[in-house]
Amino acid sequence: MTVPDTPAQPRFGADSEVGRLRTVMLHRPGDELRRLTPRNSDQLLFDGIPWVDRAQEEHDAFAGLLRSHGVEVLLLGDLLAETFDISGAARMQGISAAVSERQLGRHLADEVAVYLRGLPPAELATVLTAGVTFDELPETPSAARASLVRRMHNGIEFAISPLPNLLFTRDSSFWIGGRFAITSLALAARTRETSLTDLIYAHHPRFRGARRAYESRTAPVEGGDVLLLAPGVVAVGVGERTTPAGAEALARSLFEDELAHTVLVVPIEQRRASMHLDTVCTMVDVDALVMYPAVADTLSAYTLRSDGAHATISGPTPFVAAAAEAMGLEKLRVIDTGTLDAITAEREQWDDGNNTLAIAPGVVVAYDRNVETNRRLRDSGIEVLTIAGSELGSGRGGPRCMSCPVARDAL
Ligand SMILES: NC(=O)NCCC[C@H](N)C(=O)O
Repeated sequence: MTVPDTPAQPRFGADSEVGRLRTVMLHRPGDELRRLTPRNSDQLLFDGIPWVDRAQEEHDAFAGLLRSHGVEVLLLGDLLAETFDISGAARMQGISAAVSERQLGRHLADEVAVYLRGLPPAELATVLTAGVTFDELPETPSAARASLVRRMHNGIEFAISPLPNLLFTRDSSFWIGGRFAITSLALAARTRETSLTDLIYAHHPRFRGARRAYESRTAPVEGGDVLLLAPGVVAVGVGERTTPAGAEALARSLFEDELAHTVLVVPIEQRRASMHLDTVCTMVDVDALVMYPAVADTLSAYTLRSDGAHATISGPTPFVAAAAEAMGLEKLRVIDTGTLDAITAEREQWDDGNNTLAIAPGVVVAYDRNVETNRRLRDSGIEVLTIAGSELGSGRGGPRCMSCPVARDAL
């Protein structure tokens, strides 16, 4: 085992993608995945219907691997139930974010809120993640309280939508310096996720004293687009999810809080296969990244630098060179996956071959199915710890997407 098994330090924050991982937040997939059907999976951003028991086994193995390497694993579902247990304000916050008057109308919305307020904390956590169908709502006590909305909806439609993408804890929050940032998710299927991460950070005792960094309720920024290249240097992908306005707002906020001095804004193709920057590129060592070869020569970046009260903007220039310069490196190594044939490279990129989670410099977790990418990583001296992802991968996310590092050692 490369990473010594020493106890986690009780602290927060991260200044890189590769500093030794001490604490991570994962979400063990649950009943929300059982809501996926061929009718709704596109809208809920899954590319298939996962076998849920197997997905849970795969996730347990992922969490177990991290624990066996000395990483403290916090599970979002547990944190949520514990938060509801101790905080009435958190319960109200979670309920009001889930109950949509626009969808249910005032009459039924009030009724659903009353029902949710009566649930025990763990059950409330389950309902707010797995959603609830009209059929599952309790019977209304009298004809006088009957709801037209309820009658006119098909019983298997959702009165509260499920959140199957909670699995990808990377996207709804991230830590930078000693602070956490709540993101603003771009697509309707995911926007409510941040209401849950937000209330956990605000009310769970584990995060007492933790300070908030960037916060946006408007311009989209997703955590999968945010890469902490080195202390003070952040890359932000702009494409299907994070917008130019989101990237600029994040950069200016990080400058103001002195959490970064340089932000590289990286345009990525607006398509599902490259929905976030971390689908095409992740750090695997202090001076190395793995990148989808098809974009390696074309990825560029606008460089934003903090300049006192202002920011200077230059570029675009080639991303790897701009990143190396900002990181103060003579050379930023790109793992040589250029020797993969184009079809294998495309298949392995789709299956998150470039979406690795570093648990220490030069030690990464990757899906086992991406045999050729993993071989190139090993040939370059990177230790690759593999996990199965046949079911987890149907949501189109790999080990980095499925993890929110809460504490890493400083580089
Ligand atoms: N950082 C990531 O790339 N996260 C993967 C998110 C997958 C999810 N099904 C989505 O489409 O948003």
